[in-house]
Amino acid sequence: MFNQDIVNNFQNKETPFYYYDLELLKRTLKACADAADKYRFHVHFALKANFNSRVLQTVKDAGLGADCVSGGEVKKAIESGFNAQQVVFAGVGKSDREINYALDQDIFAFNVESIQELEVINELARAKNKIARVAIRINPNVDAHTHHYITTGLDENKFGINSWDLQSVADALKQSTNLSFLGIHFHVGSQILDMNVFKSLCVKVNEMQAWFEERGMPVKVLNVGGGLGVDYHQPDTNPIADFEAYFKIFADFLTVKPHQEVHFELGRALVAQCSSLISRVLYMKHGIKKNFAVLDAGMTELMRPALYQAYHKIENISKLGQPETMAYDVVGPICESSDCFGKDVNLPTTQRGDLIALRTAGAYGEVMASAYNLRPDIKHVYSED
Ligand SMILES: Cc1ncc(COP(=O)(O)O)c(C=O)c1O
Ligand SMILES: N[C@@H](CCCC[NH3+])C(=O)O
Repeated sequence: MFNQDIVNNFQNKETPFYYYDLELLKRTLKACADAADKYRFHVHFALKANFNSRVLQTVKDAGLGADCVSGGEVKKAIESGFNAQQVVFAGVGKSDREINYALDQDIFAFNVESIQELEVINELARAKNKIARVAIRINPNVDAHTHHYITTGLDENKFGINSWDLQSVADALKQSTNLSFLGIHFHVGSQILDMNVFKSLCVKVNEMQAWFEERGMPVKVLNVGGGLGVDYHQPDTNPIADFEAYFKIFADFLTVKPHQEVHFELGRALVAQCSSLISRVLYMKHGIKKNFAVLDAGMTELMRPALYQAYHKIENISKLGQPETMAYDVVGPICESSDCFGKDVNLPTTQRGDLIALRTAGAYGEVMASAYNLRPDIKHVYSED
């Protein structure tokens, strides 16, 4: 929520930059921890959503683990002070170098996505005379009812091992001298707001854990992934996701035995609302059909609208409290027509030099930035500074 003091503080800053409200981040982390602790659930933060150093520091200080999807993320997590015993590593294409690095760090678990990968981890662990802990990522064929680009748990998706291959996986695990089977891992997609999706996931997890246990393979960890969505339309009314309702679904529908731990990998729900991309209006272009507000930020700083037609609330924070008078297409400076943050966005009368906030940009914002058009590095402003 922007007020005049915050905006005044932005006046002499070079734009564009990501503004981080670290106080909101802390409140969000606390809300998540309070809700998860009730059921003794363990939450890992999905670094892919945001690996800004100050954000990671805050997340680490709140006691969360780290969910990584590359060797680079594993390294960043370890260097940021996350305990290796709380680091998990997923991804369909882990390279030998990445696996070796994670083995050297003695991370908690590899979330394995194919039989081929299982064999490679076993070999590399044997060469180091180590035992790698593995969880099997299963493709549960549960529809997340979200954008098809961020749906991950359907038979046609590349992620995880399909149920018909599980017998081969169980056989391979039994024959692998340097692997220790820890449990099962799932992740069905992102920006999920329909809690029934998680209910369907619980049913699958219960089926799958029974399958392994019937074959004499105890499942110690049930990792149900992440995916909880946030309110992109009303960031001020709903700044914190409904963690209570989310964890309650798993508490109600997941069968958890005394020897088991339940792990989560939340990204978006923890960090999306704590950041906005702040940019300045460079030019106002008035056409016959359209009025354009051309910003100094573009798809290179926030790619989600161009890539997924994602909605981010757009506010003219130089005109706080003023009535909306006109519809503008809010666009960036990049040489692509998809470099558009919103069409026909109602705003107060907007001028060159006005500050524009693109809200709910803390997840998959800064991390997906690119240098296309030789854009400068992303800058930051933190609420605590
Ligand atoms: C395996 C895995 N875990 C966790 C996440 C984090 O998802 P989200 O940011 O939706 O919570 C993702 C991304 O979708 C993922 O692919
Ligand atoms: N990058 C996506 C989410 C992908 C999640 C990663 N599996 C987004 O901006 O919504």
